[in-house]
Amino acid sequence: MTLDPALGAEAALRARRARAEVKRAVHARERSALHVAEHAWEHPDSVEAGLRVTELVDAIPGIGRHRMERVLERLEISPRKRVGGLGSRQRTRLREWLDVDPAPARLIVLAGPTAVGKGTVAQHVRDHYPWIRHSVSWTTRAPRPGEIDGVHYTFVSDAEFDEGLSEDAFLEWAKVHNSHRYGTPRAQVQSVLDTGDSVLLEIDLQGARQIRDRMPEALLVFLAPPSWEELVRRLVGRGTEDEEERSRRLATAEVELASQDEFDAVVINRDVAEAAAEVVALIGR
Ligand SMILES: Nc1ncnc2c1ncn2[C@@H]1O[C@H](COP(=O)(O)OP(=O)(O)OP(=O)(O)O)[C@@H](O)[C@H]1O
Ligand SMILES: Nc1nc2c(ncn2[C@@H]2O[C@H](COP(=O)(O)O)[C@@H](O)[C@H]2O)c(=O)[nH]1
Repeated sequence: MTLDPALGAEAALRARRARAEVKRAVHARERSALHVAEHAWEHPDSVEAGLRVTELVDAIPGIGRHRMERVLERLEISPRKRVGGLGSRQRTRLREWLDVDPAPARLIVLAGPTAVGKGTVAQHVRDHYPWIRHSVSWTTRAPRPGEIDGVHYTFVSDAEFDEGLSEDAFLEWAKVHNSHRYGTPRAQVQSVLDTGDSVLLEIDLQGARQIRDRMPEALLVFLAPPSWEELVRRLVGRGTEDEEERSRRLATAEVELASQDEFDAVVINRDVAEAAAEVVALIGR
């Protein structure tokens, strides 16, 4: 007997629509992903069993693509697998993971005194934990050698920063070290959080306080130096500021070091990789 290809195509279309409906229901929280998985395992011929694991996990609200990939890697499940085709150990691991409410996307603030290593630690997070996204701040200061517009900062004029302020474009902003203005673009951060990925902001104490007041659910991390002497050594060793600017920054640093209690956690930056790992562990995803 030969199958009518038109009938085969119709059945495939019906199955795709049915799978799309299951994904919609999970995304709308009408069905839990765990319920869908259990149904798939009880009914091997069901629509649920035909869902790819990626489709199921991706449908969970706020999960984000990066996190989904990471979770499947940790559960040792190939992204090509269908829910109904998982082995018993994979089912157990997926069931256990789905049974725990997945952590929501978070806004993480990394603050601390000048030259403590915020930029260095943030760069290490960028290089080694790519699922954590970063915000590109606006600044009115001039680029340093090697800094790229749109990558390290969005470099703007005073007039452009004023325009941003008048449009309420900043989640927070501050005049740092009494010289230039810096601000976190609100729309950029919100759009990343909406995809389900966490965002790390590397900002000063004034900005951290604004975030704490406006978004109490944010995680505030204070990066501290191993000692005052080491902080001065790092600032001098970096060689990017003249003597006058260094004194100004160290005066701010004294005030900032006294603010550690306002933060959710303090991480001491002795070693860059260890400090970055500690920050990521605090995020918990
Ligand atoms: N754990 C560490 N051990 C030794 N040196 C470090 C460590 N972390 C950072 N540094 C060095 O300290 C200097 C200052 O680091 P960085 O520029 O990242 O500080 P920052 O906190 O971002 O400063 P600012 O707030 O002034 O922009 C750099 O030369 C960097 O290489
Ligand atoms: N409040 C904010 N502070 C910010 C922001 N982006 C950076 N910063 C902080 O400014 C100082 C100086 O930075 P530098 O690159 O000129 O050395 C440093 O402490 C940064 O953390 C921001 O958007 N808001």
